[in-house]
Order: sequence, then structure tokens, then C-alpha cells
Amino acid sequence: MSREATAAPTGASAKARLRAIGDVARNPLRAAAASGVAGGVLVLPQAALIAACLQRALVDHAPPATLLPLLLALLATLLLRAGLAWAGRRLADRAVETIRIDLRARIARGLVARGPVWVRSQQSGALAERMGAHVDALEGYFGGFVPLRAEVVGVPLAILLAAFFVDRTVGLVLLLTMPLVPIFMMLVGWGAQAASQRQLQALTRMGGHFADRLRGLGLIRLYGRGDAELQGIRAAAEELRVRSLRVLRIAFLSSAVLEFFASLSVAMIALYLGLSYLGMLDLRATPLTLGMGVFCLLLAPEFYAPLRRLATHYHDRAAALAAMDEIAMVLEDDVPVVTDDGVGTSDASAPLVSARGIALRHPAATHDVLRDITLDLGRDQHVALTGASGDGKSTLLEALAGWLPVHSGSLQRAPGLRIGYAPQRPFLFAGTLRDNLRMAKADASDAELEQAAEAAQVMRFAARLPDGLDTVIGERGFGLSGGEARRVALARVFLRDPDLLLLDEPTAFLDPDTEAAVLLAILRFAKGRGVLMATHSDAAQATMMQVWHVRDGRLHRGRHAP
Ligand SMILES: Nc1ncnc2c1ncn2[C@@H]1O[C@H](COP(=O)(O)OP(=O)(O)OP(=O)(O)O)[C@@H](O)[C@H]1O
Repeated sequence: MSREATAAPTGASAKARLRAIGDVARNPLRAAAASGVAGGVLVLPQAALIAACLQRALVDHAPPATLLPLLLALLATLLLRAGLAWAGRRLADRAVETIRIDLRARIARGLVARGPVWVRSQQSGALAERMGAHVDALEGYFGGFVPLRAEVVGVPLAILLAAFFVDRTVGLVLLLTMPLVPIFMMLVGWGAQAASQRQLQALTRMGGHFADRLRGLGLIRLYGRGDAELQGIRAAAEELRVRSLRVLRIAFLSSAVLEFFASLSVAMIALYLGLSYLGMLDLRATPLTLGMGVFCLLLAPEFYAPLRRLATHYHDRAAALAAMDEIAMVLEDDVPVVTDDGVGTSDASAPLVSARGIALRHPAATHDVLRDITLDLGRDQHVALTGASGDGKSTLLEALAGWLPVHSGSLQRAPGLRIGYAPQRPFLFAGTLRDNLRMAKADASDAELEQAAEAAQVMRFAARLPDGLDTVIGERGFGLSGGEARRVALARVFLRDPDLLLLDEPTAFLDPDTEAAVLLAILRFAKGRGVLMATHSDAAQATMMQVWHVRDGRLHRGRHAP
């Protein structure tokens, strides 16, 4: 039997999750970082070659032809650096694309695993934001920040060593100013993550708000609420603007801090070199040549260049951490899992589903809709489920179908059980009726589709449509009546060839004639299968062997067929 069990949330931090997500593109990310470091270190020969050219041309007065090899080597270095930068960019882009695709797939799997009841409890616009804008918010982190991390360590270290080698004072200035930069960046970064999180939450809220209002546009017009709703959208957009500006302010501040320290230390080096040339400062054992000075001056800004680039991506890290917290809500990792405990039996008399003392509660609700439900449903057991509106019939069907995890107790299903569930509000996609039916069985032949449509009385209305089953219907079944949409859902159940049919008011909205035909089709199809049918219809109840009632949160057994 399969059993529903709740997996403990992993509770992983956003940082650990980001690391795990980056694992799918570990190699391109490493290669991008390596080309960044190589390109950065090449600044040493580049500066050395420029310095040597100037020394020979201006101080040694060497003939121009002798400079040619140096100039060619310089050109080769520049080309190599450009090539490495291009390759690094390509690799980082490829890594970002891989991560994006993988993450979106994981979010989709998370949504599927959480089930339609959970998804229904969320704002669809907010979910779309998590899949769209929030995933895109990781681009700057993986495409910019991550490859730069290695560069920030490797390149300044190489430059520092070279500077010490040429002039100890210059090396010392670089060494002393270096720690100031990360310290200030960290101070700024503390506020950045919280601000990014608030910005993303505002974005989620606005997306959710907007998508909801768009869907209910007809209703908004009907009740003349257009202006009031516009105010709501304006307020959500204003909140987003304020929070985005706060994030930008922090980003600019961190860049300004860095620029300040970088400029200050370059100025200190320039001052030291100038004073040395003028003979006003003498800290060296040997005289300072023009080439040495140029080399140091060229290297000084390059020393801070990776850090400056990292600073521009520093708020990307904060944004990525904030986005990760939002995305984690819909990832697959923390979803209750259905495990197979292997106690099932192929015995035809064994129940298809078996519940022991289950309590059912909707996500975010504070009380159980149903409690202490114990039931077995076997093959050839046909049960009508009745009860007052809102007493929990649909809730029980959703739990048996696996859409709603049980709150407590145990629910077991026979291994490999095929369930056909026709919900009260079936979801129909924009497309042809035929496409909508084929969802239940992708490889169904046209004959199979037509047979299922005929049995579920879909052909009664489809035959009158201009293109029959090839008629295009709108999103959520636009263009079909409530009764017609339910018959499409029933045809899907027939196509699925299930062991257990869970039908939620399949004959609601139908005229007595069509209802009788639908009930007959269900009965014919139900042979050798289990059926639980929620219904308010006396005619539907009369066709079932047993009637179960839900009342006051409990299940009561009723009539048995003779
Ligand atoms: N997503 C949800 N969150 C919180 N409560 C919910 C949610 N969905 C349904 N409920 C509540 O659960 C209770 C049972 O609802 P359910 O749809 O199962 O009733 P029902 O017996 O099928 O009603 P009907 O005959 O009108 O279809 C109702 O009080 C309803 O308000």
C-alpha cells in the first residue's frame, strides 16, 4: 500500500540552497571563474609590457623597430584577455541558463507534488512571479557574483606579490587598504538582503494582485469597482517603487564606498611615486625607474577592479538570497511525500483505499473539516456520498485522490492504484475539446476519444458545435456550460481506465434526461471498479449500492442496496 507521510522540512538556509542549486552547473561555473582569474592575472604581463615600452622609448631612447616585439606581445596579451573575458561570459551565461531551467523544473515539480488544493490556496500571480521574476533574480548572482569570487581572491593576490617585488611601499599601501573594502561591503550587505527581500515580496504581492484582478475583470466591471481596483493596483505599484529605490540606494552606497577607497589608495600610490621622482621622498634602496613607476601605477587600479566589479554584483547576492527564501516555499524538497510501505496486496478483495481515523484540513485553515474518518472502499463497491453543502464531500474526495494531504491518521492506497477523479470545477485548458480529453491519455486513438466522449454524453453537445470535438474552447473551459465541462471531466475519467472513480457531483446542472444517460454510462463503466460519487441528486443516489453521509465533520454509513 502507498501511505502518505510528511517529510520533515529540510530547513536549509538560503545560502545552502543557493549552493545546491548551483551544483547543476558546477563545471561551467568553475570554468567561468578560471577564465576570469586567468584574464585578471594577464594584467601583470600587460602592465609590464606597457611599462617596458615606455622605459625603452622615453628613457633608453631605443629605436622604434626594437619595440616591435614588445608591442606584438602586448597585442597578443590584449587579445588573449579579450578571448578569456568572452569565454568566461559565455560559460557564465550557459551556467545561468542551466540553473534557470533546472530551478523552474524543480518549482514545477514542487507545485505538482503539493497538489492542486495547495496551488488553489495560493495567488496564481504570486506563483507565476516565483517561477518568473524570482528565478531571474538569481541571474546576477550566478552569472556575475559567483565567477567573480575566485577572481577577487586570485587576481589581487598576484598583483600584490608583483607590487611587493617591484616596490615594497606600493605593496604595503595596497595591502593595508585591501581589508577596508570587504569590511565596508559587509556592513552595507547586512541591510541589502532585508531590503531585497522586502522588494521581492512587494513584487510577489503586486503580481498576485494584478493577476487576480485581471481574472475577475468582468465582475469588477459588473459591480463598477474599476476605480477602486485601480487605486489598489496603484498602491501596490507604489510600494514596489519605494522598495526598489531602497535596494538601489544600498547598491549605489556600496559602490560609492568602494570607489572612494579605491581612488584614495591609487592617489596615495601616485603621490608616493611623484614625490619619489621629485626626490622629496626616498624610501627605496635603488632609484625608481620610469618603467617601475608606470608598472605600479597601472596595477594599482587593477588591484581593486575585481572588488569593484564584485561590489556591483554584491546586491545581486542579496537579491538572490532573498529570492531563494521566496522560491523555497514552492520547491519540491519540503513537500509531503507519498511513500510505498510495501504492505499492499494484489488480492482482488483487498480495499482500493483504506482510511483509519483520518482528519482533513485545508491548507492554512485552523480547524478540521472532517475527523475520525475510517473507511474501506473496494472493487465493485459503489457509494454515493451525500451531505449538506459545505459539510466536506469534496474535501474527502480530494484527500482520497491524493490532492489534499491528510492532517492526521493514515490513508493507504493499493499499490499501482489508478484513480480517476472528476472534480467539481474541472480545469479545462484553452485548446480543442479533443486536446482537453487527450490530457487523460496522451496516446489515445481518435476512436477511443470518441467512445469516451460518447459514453460521458459529451457528444450530445459536441455534435452541435461547429467543429465537433475539434472546436476550440477558451481558458478554464470558456464557452462551455457547467454541466458540459463536468461531462468533459467524466470523459477524461473514462479514458484513464481507473480502478477507482471519485466523482464530484457529475450530474449537477443536468436535465433529467441527460442525467439518466450519464448515470447509465457511469454504471456500465463502473463494473469491476470502485466508485465514490458525491451528489445531491436522488436519482444519482438511487443508482449506487450504498449511501454515506457526511454530517458534523463525521462520516455516517447509510443504506445498503438489497
Ligand atoms: N481551500 C480551503 N481553505 C479553507 N477552507 C476550505 C477550503 N476549501 C473548502 N473549504 C471549506 O471546507 C468545507 C467543506 O467544503 P467542501 O467543498 O468539501 O464541501 P462540500 O460538502 O463538497 O460542499 P458542496 O456540496 O457545496 O460542494 C467548507 O466549509 C469550505 O468552506
